[in-house]
Amino acid sequence: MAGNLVLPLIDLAFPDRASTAKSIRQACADHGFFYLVNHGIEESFFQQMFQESRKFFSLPHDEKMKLKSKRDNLGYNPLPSKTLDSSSKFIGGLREDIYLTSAKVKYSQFNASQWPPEELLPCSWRATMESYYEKMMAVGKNLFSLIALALGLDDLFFEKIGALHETLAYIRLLRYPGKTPDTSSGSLGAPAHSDFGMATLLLTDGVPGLQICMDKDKHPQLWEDVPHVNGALIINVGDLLERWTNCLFRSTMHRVLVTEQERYSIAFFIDGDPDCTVVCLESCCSEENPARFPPIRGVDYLQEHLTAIYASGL
Ligand SMILES: O=C(O)CCC(=O)C(=O)O
Ligand SMILES: [Fe+2]
Repeated sequence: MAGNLVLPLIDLAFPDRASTAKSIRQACADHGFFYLVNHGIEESFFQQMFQESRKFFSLPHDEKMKLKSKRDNLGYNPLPSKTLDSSSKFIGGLREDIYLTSAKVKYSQFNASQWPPEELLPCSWRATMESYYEKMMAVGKNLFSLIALALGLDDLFFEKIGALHETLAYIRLLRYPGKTPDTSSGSLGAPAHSDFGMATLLLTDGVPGLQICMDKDKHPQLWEDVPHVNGALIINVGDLLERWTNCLFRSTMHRVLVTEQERYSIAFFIDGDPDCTVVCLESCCSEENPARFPPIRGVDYLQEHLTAIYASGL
């Protein structure tokens, strides 16, 4: 079942930061999802990213498989093989993807990107990805300064405590091939999940498919389509930010349906600094509303989740 969803839209060009912060607080508490416009990234650069993404996914299967994600590094995750799952559903989703990160990320266990060799894609391909990484980090830092204000904190709070200092962030290029004659009913492009990091900045190509479920405990679950807004990034709160805020901000479950057409999207995950301890913010707990989660070191939390991603390509 899909309802009609109107998500909040946050305009970064609006000069009154206090009022923007207030709107972000409302959006994160109500939906955990919102659109971000006037974020400073040119539409032409987004189009270039989609072109580069197409180039990658158009490479021969064998070449992409040389970059396959392994137990200890990030990389390419192929489309599920038909023979692998003859039952009704592909566990990992009907899509292929590649995770990339910046060499600047500290700790070698977290920065192990596998770049396509230059004979296949020119060095400008990698440069475009690195430039996207830098631009998205800049948007992310601006966003987190507003999130800090939204939580009644100094706007540099997350920078000062080191949560964004040498933060771990990932680009994930995604391709959903769309319906094929042998797509099983019940298959999903991306299974229902919440993102485990602090926040995700998502770019989609306009082909529908993304849905959110505001109340995962309700039966039957209500899945609502997230309409496309040209030029906007879709921002969603991740589990770590939900944890910092003692569930004031919601890490909302979402999924992608198998689409009629081929669909491309690009997710940018901001996962926090491995050295930073995630502990309930003072402004989000009280005697009547005590902290729901114990403090956790970023490295322990991230290691657990990344190991699962490395191992299974989730
Ligand atoms: O492709 C999309 O629109 C969503 C992707 C997503 O949810 C994810 O990569 O975590
Ligand atoms: Fe997600």
